[in-house]
Amino acid sequence: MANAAQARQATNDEKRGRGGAKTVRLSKVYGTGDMAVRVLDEVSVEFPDGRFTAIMGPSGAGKSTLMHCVAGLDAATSGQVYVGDQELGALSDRALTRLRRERIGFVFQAFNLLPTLTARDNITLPMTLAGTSPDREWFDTVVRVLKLGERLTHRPSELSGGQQQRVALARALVTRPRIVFADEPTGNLDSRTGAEVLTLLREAVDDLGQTVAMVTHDPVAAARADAVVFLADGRIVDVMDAPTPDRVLDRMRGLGDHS
Ligand SMILES: Nc1ncnc2c1ncn2[C@@H]1O[C@H](COP(=O)(O)OP(=O)(O)OP(=O)(O)O)[C@@H](O)[C@H]1O
Repeated sequence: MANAAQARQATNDEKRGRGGAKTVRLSKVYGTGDMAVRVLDEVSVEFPDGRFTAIMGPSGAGKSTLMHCVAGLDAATSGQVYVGDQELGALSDRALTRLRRERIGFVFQAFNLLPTLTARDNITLPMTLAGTSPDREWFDTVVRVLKLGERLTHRPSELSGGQQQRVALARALVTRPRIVFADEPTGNLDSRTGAEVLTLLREAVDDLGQTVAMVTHDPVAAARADAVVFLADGRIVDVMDAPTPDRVLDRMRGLGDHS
């Protein structure tokens, strides 16, 4: 068993290169002078390779800001962000754009699919934009795992919400990113479809070796992750391994969140 797991990990490492992401004393300040707001305060956190990490915390804690900084969508005020072994602050704008396109996958609450494109063309869009084409075998694997084989010629309007979300996830996975960021991916979905999306993220980690970081308000969703990072007032206040919905809920209540 150990050997099979090691072999799978080795194959995944080879496919992706060692991945994951981390921050070192990352701070983010919006505004200047009297108007300055320190939204992230020396946050050091790791999103380990091949693991599923949830980010939780009260509204305004800085979850989205953290995710945007780690994904290279927003610049740090101080401190470092690493995706794999690449420090984002050391990159030119052009190199950062390339890293985002090739090394990072995004799943947003709104699926952000292009209505005029088929599912297949939506999935391969990041590669079309980069002027590359998907690895055929990997594309087929992602489509099989996400059960999209029958839907590839459909346009988004011809797909259910859950199917659209699966296309968005396939698009995030097809470039074999170092890390996939999901910002409340179940927020707009009914509970059955939401559960399906969480299962897909879990399978992406377990079966494809993907690294995933997900912001959520839902303790049940967070409990599907390997670990939960709790953020409050711009600081990491706890990291919980092997979370359960009850433990996550208790911890959130301890942070003054009664939602
Ligand atoms: N561009 C900005 N300019 C100024 N303040 C900002 C900006 N973006 C976010 N903030 C502030 O930073 C704080 C953290 O916001 P952020 O969206 O990261 O929190 P969050 O934990 O994701 O919250 P929620 O759970 O409500 O989505 C908030 O007080 C917000 O008002």
